[in-house]
Amino acid sequence: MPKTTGHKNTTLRFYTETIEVSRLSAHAFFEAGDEKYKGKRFFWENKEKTLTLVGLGHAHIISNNYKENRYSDIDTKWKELCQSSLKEVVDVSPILFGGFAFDPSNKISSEWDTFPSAFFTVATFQLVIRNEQAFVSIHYITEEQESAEAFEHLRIERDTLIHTAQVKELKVHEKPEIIEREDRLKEEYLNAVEDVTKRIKQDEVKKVVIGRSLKLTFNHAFSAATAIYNASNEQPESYLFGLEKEDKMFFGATPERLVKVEKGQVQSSGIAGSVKRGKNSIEDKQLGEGLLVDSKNLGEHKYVVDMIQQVFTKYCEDIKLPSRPKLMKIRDIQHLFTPIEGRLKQDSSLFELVEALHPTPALGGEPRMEAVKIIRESEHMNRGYYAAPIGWINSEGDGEFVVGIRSALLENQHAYLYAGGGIVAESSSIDEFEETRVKFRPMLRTFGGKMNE
Ligand SMILES: C=C(O[C@H]1C=CC=C(C(=O)O)[C@@H]1O)C(=O)O
Ligand SMILES: [Mg+2]
Repeated sequence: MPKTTGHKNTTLRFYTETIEVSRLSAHAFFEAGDEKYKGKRFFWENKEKTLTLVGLGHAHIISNNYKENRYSDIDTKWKELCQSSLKEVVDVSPILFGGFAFDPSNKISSEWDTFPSAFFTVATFQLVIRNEQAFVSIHYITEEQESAEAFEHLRIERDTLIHTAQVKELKVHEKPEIIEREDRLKEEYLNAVEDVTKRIKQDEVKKVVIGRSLKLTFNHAFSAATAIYNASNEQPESYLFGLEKEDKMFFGATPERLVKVEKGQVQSSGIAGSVKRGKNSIEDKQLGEGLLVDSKNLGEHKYVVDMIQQVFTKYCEDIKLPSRPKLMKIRDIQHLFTPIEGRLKQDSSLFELVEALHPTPALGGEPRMEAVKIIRESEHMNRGYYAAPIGWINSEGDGEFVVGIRSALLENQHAYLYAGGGIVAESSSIDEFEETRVKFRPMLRTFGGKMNE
């Protein structure tokens, strides 16, 4: 009888077995899944580089296409799956990883047609690297009474994946060449910014984030593992996420935490207001100091912080935040940044906070529903999972979600990149267009594109 832990609920039986392994590369483990688990993988690395998650294979999928209650549906089904709390000796919880569509009411057909309103998976083989320790778990979820043979087969597969990851070098894929670059809907973007600025001046709305998209075509398929590896090297100071579904992978290097819950501690980040990095340290300092006193960007930022603080008042206590933003300097851009923290109120949960926060005015606008409606009407695109919550939750209800910006949807030899910016009364369409060009850089670097086209 294998040493497994049965999380048993009325219909499904959730068997897990965890072993500690000597250090192995998360990128190599992700790539080890290329052959058998392509299209069924996830990748996560937090900003502090203290937690890395890789999932290979789908032991279970929890998804829905709801407009309402899409968060509580995922939460309820996850809790059902983790019903019993019997834990392994090494105490590594099963992880549910996935994301939400930015706007389930946006019905524009696009590259996102195969992604539902909410898509989460439990991996068959789950790697967790926490600080310096690495653990690999097998998850086997079945309605049948557990069969020892099935588990033995999974053990053998697990050991093969670990061996491949530990001894085979990362494949050096020949870097595909960008053969076409399309600025999609550029005119529609510029018109939308003009239109929104007008509506703001007519007091119809206070702020709206307007986005746009680039489409890259390569001379041959770009490997998902290479894309994540490149993004990790190009953007060391950001979160890294990757979520595969069939022949597509949504991935990115985002600076923006939506919400983290860990042992009752809740953290969020207000990030809005941007300026490019300087060409040298003197110019960089001047640009950053200018941002800290710029009324347009401070106004853009304040909508975000005020909204997050309002949500925290409902779900948290002991709320703490600084009285003014500081600078967050990352590779291509610098932002106004305000950390917000608190303690989770009794009976509140991570998914409730994700639902209440999404979209913050950094990704939607103010007031929220009016802004989302204007985005739906005037962007003429489907954001899919761009700018929406993506992240993980464990069986204790701890977890972390970021917003999927500085991101792309990779589909073999095509990549769809997304970038947007907060439009306020003082916005100019040319400046905002330039700001999106800077925000495309992390993904352009990842794909080896030229920065200044
Ligand atoms: C919507 C995006 O950025 C948001 C996050 C940080 C700064 C922003 C800004 O200054 O406009 C945006 O609110 C994006 O990167 O696509
Ligand atoms: Mg901005």
